[in-house]
Amino acid sequence: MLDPNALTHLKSTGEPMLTEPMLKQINSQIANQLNTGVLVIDDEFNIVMWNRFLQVHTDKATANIIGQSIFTIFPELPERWLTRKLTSVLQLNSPSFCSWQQRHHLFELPHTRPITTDSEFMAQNCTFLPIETDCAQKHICILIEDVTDVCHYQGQLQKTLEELAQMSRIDGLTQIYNRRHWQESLAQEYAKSRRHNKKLSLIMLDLDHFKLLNDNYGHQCGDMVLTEISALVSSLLRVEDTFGRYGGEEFAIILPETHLAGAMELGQRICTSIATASLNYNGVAIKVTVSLGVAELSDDDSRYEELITQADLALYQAKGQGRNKVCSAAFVTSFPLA
Ligand SMILES: Nc1nc2c(ncn2[C@@H]2O[C@H](COP(=O)(O)OP(=O)(O)OP(=O)(O)O)[C@@H](O)[C@H]2O)c(=O)[nH]1
Repeated sequence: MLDPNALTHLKSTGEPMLTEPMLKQINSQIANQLNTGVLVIDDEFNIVMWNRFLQVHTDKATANIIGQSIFTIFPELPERWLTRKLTSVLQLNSPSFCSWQQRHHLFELPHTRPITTDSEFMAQNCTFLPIETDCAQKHICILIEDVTDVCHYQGQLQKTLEELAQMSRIDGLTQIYNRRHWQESLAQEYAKSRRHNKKLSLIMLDLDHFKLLNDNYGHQCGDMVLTEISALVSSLLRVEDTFGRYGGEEFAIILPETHLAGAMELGQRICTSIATASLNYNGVAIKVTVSLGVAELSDDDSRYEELITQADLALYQAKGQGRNKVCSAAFVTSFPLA
């Protein structure tokens, strides 16, 4: 420690305020109090000094590391990448930086946070500073900042944002896509199919006499049916297909790279699977059927909405023909007048 009396004496005699050894003492004390790793290496990447932070976190004795290559003491360092980085710091005589987002850590230092993190090592921001000294050799000071907390909370935030984004796409009852997301997907698939000249088909699906079911068994039973039917239809689709809840008891399926015959075949499979499914509500067997309208994008359609209209027309026809049926837009030209 500096003796305050010595300082007063120095002031009164007009001598320089602090001598070199005093400055060295101050610098060394500051470095050792820092909650940041300080590592100084020469231009051959041999360690010249480090601070207490690194001594504590590596559990190595200072005497054993001075004069050793940084790559010997820290064999985990990416040697080629770091050599290039350090060389450019020396050549350009300008600082460089490596954030935890680029590389979670350079030095394998255990973190000491009482939180669960994905890595057993401390997340780090590393700064590489060229150091001017009187001696001919150049030096680099590497500052290693512990950013484990930042990394952890950023990860949590990212996860929450992704969950929120997913929730905003999902229908709360049936857990399939909601109408907004489904329609956005259709707009994208429409653009893709036009660009790559690929087929695109659509199925609109509506539960038959659903009002009666609600009236007879109650809304909770209706909700259960919507959920079960959604799961059943999902199980019949390919991963590329997009299934969404279009309205109350109306659903819609986008079928990329699928022609009308293929979509009709799938529609028939869905219709039969639902009609033969055994649903059960509080011990009561529930029978449900659906009507389906199928349409394929034609060269004349200039907007994806026209495909919805075509599938809706076909669905209307399936309802008109007695329900529990699949109809194709190919044979429907317009809505019948009421
Ligand atoms: N339980 C439940 N019912 C719903 C939900 N959304 C819409 N509905 C009901 O679905 C019924 C739809 O009735 P309609 O449009 O007359 O159709 P429908 O009775 O199925 O008759 P068709 O379509 O002609 O076969 C209405 O009673 C709505 O209240 C929901 O989330 N849960």
